Amino acid sequence: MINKLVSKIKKMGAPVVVGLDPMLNYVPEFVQKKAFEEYGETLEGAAEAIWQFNKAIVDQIYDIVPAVKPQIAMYEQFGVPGVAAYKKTVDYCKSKDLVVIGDVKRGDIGSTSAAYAVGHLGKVTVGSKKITAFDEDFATVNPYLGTDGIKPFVDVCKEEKKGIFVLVKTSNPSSGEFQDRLIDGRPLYELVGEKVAEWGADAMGDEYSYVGCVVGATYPKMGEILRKVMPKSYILVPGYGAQGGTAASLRPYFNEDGLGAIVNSSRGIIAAYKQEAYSKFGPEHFAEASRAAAEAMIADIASIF
Ligand SMILES: O=C(O)c1cc(=O)[nH]c(=O)n1[C@@H]1O[C@H](COP(=O)(O)O)[C@@H](O)[C@H]1O
Repeated sequence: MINKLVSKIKKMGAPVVVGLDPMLNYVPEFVQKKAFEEYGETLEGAAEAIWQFNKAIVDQIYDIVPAVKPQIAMYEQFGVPGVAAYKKTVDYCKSKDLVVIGDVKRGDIGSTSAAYAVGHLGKVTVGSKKITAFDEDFATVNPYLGTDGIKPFVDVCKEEKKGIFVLVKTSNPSSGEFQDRLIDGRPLYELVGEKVAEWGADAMGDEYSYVGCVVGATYPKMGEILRKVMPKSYILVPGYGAQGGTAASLRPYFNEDGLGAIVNSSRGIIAAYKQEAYSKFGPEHFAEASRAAAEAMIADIASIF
C-alpha cells in the first residue's frame, strides 16, 4: 500500500490527505433533517447523516487527492450504528480507489495489538475461513507500549502489504509533556523516531517502509530533525489548517524529491462551507466547497517546492 500511496501522490501531484472527521454539527441541516426523517433523532439517524455527508464529499475529492483518513472516534461516538458508518465509509473510499488511513490510534500488549492488527489491517480466522473485518490500508498506531505493541502490526503489514503510521511527535499543544522529555540528553520523540526506523527497516516497499510515522505540522523544527532520523518512513503530517500549521513551514518534512510526507486536513476541508472564504457555496453545496478547499490546499503545498 505504501507503493500505491507513493504512486498516487506522484501521479496527482498532491501530498494531501482529506480527514473524514464528521462531527454532526458539520453536517448541513438539510442532510441531518433527511436522515432524521428516515431514522428519527437516534444513533441510526446520526450515522446516516454522517455517512451521506462523507459520501458527498468523497464524490467531490476522490479524483484530486490520493488518500482519506477517517477518524474512528467521530463514528464511535454514535455507537454501533456509527461504527457501521465508519466501515461503509472505508468501503466506499476504497471503491473510489482512495488509499484509506484508518485513524484508530491502537497499540496494547502484544496479544491485544495482534487482535487490533488483524481486525483493522489483516484477516481474522473464523473456523476454516480467513475474513477481512475493517480492511483499511493503513492504521495509526500508538507506540507507548514499546516493541511488542508494534510488532504484531508490522507482521500483519508484511503479510498484507499494508502500513502503519506510528505517533512520534503529535500536533497538540500538550504533546511536549512526555514527548519532549529528555532521556540521556535526547528528546523522547527522537528515540521513538529511531525505533520507527528500526521497526521499518525489514518491512520495506519499493522506496519507503510500510512503517510510517506521525509528526504534527505545528512543530516544524522537530519535523526537520525527524525527517533525517527516519529517512525511509513516510511522515503523516496532521495539524495543517484548523490547528494553525501552514505550508510555509512544511518543506523540511519532505525529501529533496518532494516525496516523504503527506499532509492531512480534516475540518479545514470537510467543513469548508462554514468558512468565510467558501461561504459563496452555501450549505447546499458543502461538498463543492470541500473540493475547492482541497484544491486550495494542494496549490498551497505545491507552492513550497
Ligand atoms: O494521527 C493523527 O492523525 C493525528 C495526530 C496528531 O498528532 N494530531 C492530529 O490532529 N491527528 C488527527 O488529525 C486530525 C486533525 O484534524 P483537523 O485539525 O480538523 O485537521 C484529527 O483526526 C486528529 O485526531
